[in-house]
Amino acid sequence: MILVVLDHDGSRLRKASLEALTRARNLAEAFGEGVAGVLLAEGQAPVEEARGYVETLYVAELGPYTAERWAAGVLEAAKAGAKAILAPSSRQSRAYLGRVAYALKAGLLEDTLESWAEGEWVYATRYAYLNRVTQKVKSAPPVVLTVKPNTTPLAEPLGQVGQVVALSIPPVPTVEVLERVQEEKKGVSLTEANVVVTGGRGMGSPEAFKQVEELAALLGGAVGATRAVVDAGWRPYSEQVGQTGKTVQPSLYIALGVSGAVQHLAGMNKSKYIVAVNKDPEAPIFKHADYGIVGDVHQVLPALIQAVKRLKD
Ligand SMILES: Cc1cc2nc3c(=O)[nH]c(=O)nc-3n(C[C@H](O)[C@H](O)[C@H](O)COP(=O)(O)OP(=O)(O)OC[C@H]3O[C@@H](n4cnc5c(N)ncnc54)[C@H](O)[C@@H]3O)c2cc1C
Repeated sequence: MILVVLDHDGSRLRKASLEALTRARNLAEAFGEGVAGVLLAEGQAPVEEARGYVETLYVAELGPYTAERWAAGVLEAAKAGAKAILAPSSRQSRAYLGRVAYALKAGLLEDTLESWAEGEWVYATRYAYLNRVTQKVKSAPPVVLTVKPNTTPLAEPLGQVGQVVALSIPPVPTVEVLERVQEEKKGVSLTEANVVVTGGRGMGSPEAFKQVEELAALLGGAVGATRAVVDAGWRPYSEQVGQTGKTVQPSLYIALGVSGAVQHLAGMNKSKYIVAVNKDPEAPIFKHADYGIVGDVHQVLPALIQAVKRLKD
């Protein structure tokens, strides 16, 4: 069996889960195995949607998240004999899958860009050494592997529904959650957004990002930033796009005052349409843009905002 941990928000599977499913199906085909899913739930979970993608769906109601509980849920589902366990890369999966790999004496391939089977081995590529090099690695099953979001095509439903198996997980008494204060969510998530509006150093100041936020909100998208901007403290790291930030794959990527360094391109060059605004006609970003505007972002951005407002009225 190839087991996929299906990440969700309580009502829908996250896009990254559909990427992990595609990777799982590729391994399952190579190894002649079936694909099972596991939903780890604090309450509601999208059982009906999830069973459309797998032959067997394990569901574990676990209460408030702790890495220990989530690891116990995955280990229970893996008892049927998992050759590989896949999950979307996230802070949470980083915390609980290390425990799973240790318990199973399995290889741990984290944040992989690609993965495939050759003979009895599972191969993957991933960034290493603070993302300065790309590594090709291999591990014999059992393997625990996480999938970097926006690296893989999304799986389609199977056209039939899988069997649902409810797991009962004994209490894990190590860590108890006493209180939880959740960060207020603003707009759509960067990795799932269909439109991303990114500001670079060319925006000139943190204040100028008000207009980046305005354009993103008008287009129903998310705000991105380059590393130069994050390092300057203008925007949070959670918005960084690129090799050491997030990988995004929206339909529309608008780059404002972004030079187009290779490390930035690594996180956004799979976007369907790239629009770049830069005052330097020689800026490398224009080589990758479908539409380019040579101009001062402080003049072009307000004009773009007005144009979108007019279209929406
Ligand atoms: C190991 C490593 C990992 C890295 N990871 C990342 C990463 O994940 N993400 C990332 O983004 N970078 C990353 N970098 C940094 C990367 O190399 C670049 O330094 C960075 O992307 C540059 O950001 P920028 O385009 O905002 O700034 P700059 O390169 O300074 O470009 C600013 C651009 O704005 C234009 N401009 C200036 N004023 C205006 C104006 N008024 N109107 C219009 N245009 C204007 C300029 O012509 C210029 O092209 C990494 C580097 C290393 C070494």
